[in-house]
Amino acid sequence: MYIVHIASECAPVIKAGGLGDVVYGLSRELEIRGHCVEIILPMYDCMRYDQIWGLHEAYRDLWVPWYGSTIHCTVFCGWVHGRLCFFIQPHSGDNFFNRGHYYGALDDHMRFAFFSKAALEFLLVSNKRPDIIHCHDWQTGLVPVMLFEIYKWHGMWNQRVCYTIHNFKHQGIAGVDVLWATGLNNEPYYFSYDRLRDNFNDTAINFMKGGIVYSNFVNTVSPHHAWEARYSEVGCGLGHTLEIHHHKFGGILNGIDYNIWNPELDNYIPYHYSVDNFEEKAKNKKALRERLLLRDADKPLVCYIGRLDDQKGVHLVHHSIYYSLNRGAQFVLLGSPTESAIGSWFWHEKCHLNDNPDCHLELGFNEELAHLIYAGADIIVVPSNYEPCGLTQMIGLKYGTIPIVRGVGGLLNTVFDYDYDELHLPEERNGYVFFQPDNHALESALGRALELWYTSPKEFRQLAMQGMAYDYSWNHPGEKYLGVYEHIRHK
Ligand SMILES: Nc1ncnc2c1ncn2[C@@H]1O[C@H](COP(=O)(O)OP(=O)(O)O[C@H]2O[C@H](CO)[C@@H](O)[C@H](O)[C@H]2O)[C@@H](O)[C@H]1O
Repeated sequence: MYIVHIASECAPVIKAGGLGDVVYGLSRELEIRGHCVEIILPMYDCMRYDQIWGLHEAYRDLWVPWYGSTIHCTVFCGWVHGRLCFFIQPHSGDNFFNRGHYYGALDDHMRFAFFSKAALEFLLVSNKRPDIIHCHDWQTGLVPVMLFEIYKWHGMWNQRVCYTIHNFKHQGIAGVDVLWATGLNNEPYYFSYDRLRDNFNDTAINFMKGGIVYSNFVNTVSPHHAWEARYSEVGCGLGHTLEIHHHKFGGILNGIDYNIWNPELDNYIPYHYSVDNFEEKAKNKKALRERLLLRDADKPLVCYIGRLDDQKGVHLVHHSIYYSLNRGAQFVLLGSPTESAIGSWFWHEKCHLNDNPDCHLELGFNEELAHLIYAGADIIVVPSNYEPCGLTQMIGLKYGTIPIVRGVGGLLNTVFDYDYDELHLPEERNGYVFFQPDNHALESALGRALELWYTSPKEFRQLAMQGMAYDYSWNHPGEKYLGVYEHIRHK
């Protein structure tokens, strides 16, 4: 099959969070299985150019229709760790992708509507006719709308779209001017409730809703979150739309790329290890302490890695720092704040804890340090308010770092409580789960993990190794996506 991903991220060249990991990891898996995969991305000024090999001009004069006129673009092409990627660079005063950041501009809806249009225009004029176009999140929600309303009539008859929602919180809410910009000129037709009109804001269109309505298959990234999105508030107002389109909606659990996230191969960690030489993990803990100037003592080390966003349960992340320190443990946080208020809060905490030899807060994005923390920590906390899938608990498991998670979304599908899980045998359990979003609940789970570390180190080690035995690679999810592609291809 010929598959084209259209996305706003692909790790490691463009990565703000888990979306980048998924686009890269799934593409690699599909290629290993013999399919032809290409990835279309925006050409951001701030992406990691050092991660692209053989970058060259692939299509010089791409003229993209925009507001009844056109914007001139150049398409570049290069390999990102073996994946063939096309980067769209517009030349216009809007400077859509020259902002020094990936997201967070006031005109994000215009930037990504343009990107979606340009990606389709590129496929059209370069005569690329993939069997499957796979789109991700709100940024590319308009791709299936424009494909089936415009590009289909220009010869793209046979393309089918799989649309993956990684986060319902950001949906791409915009004014109707986007319709005029993108050539979806029939406003009364598109601005109706069964197409793009937002379910709750009746003056706005919703990109993600468009993606759901028009795609041939829609999924989110775990079975439990697919259920939550339909039946609870985490669908963020799209539950009814999902209900209407339930026949083409499902949940497919993410994988992680064991070529990148693997303590046996990881180039960013000083000591490689597996279940066969698990004692080497302790050397990474020492290296992490040295790197962050933490005291070298006989203490458990708890970590958090992720965006610092309301989604991630920041109040519980904050509480887990102080709870761990009070219980005699060390704590390392690597977090990228997504809002200035959260950023200021954690900067304040960082200054406050600056001289504490048992704690280090690192604010910002640091891929290399993330690998060392996964390898060096004993416990990772993921106390999310909601979590479509969650990759950090799966990476933690692979590195023998026991996850403490809140029982929501994909966390519930991947972590099984050591003491209380009734669906798994004791030797199949791999972490600790709590349910209520409060300090007491977090303490009940983190407290049990720390207790095990202090009182039964052998059992703790055994639990960590049980986690390492899980297969959360792209093998199963890859098979599932291929099943979906085959299914929609013949419709
Ligand atoms: N400051 C930092 N420095 C270095 N690395 C950092 C970092 N912050 C995060 N990362 C890395 O980014 C990834 C984050 O994975 P998450 O599952 O938490 O994704 P996120 O919530 O962004 O994405 C959404 O999409 C993914 C993919 O579908 C879903 O798993 C998830 O539930 C959904 O919210 C991990 O690889 C992590 O190591």
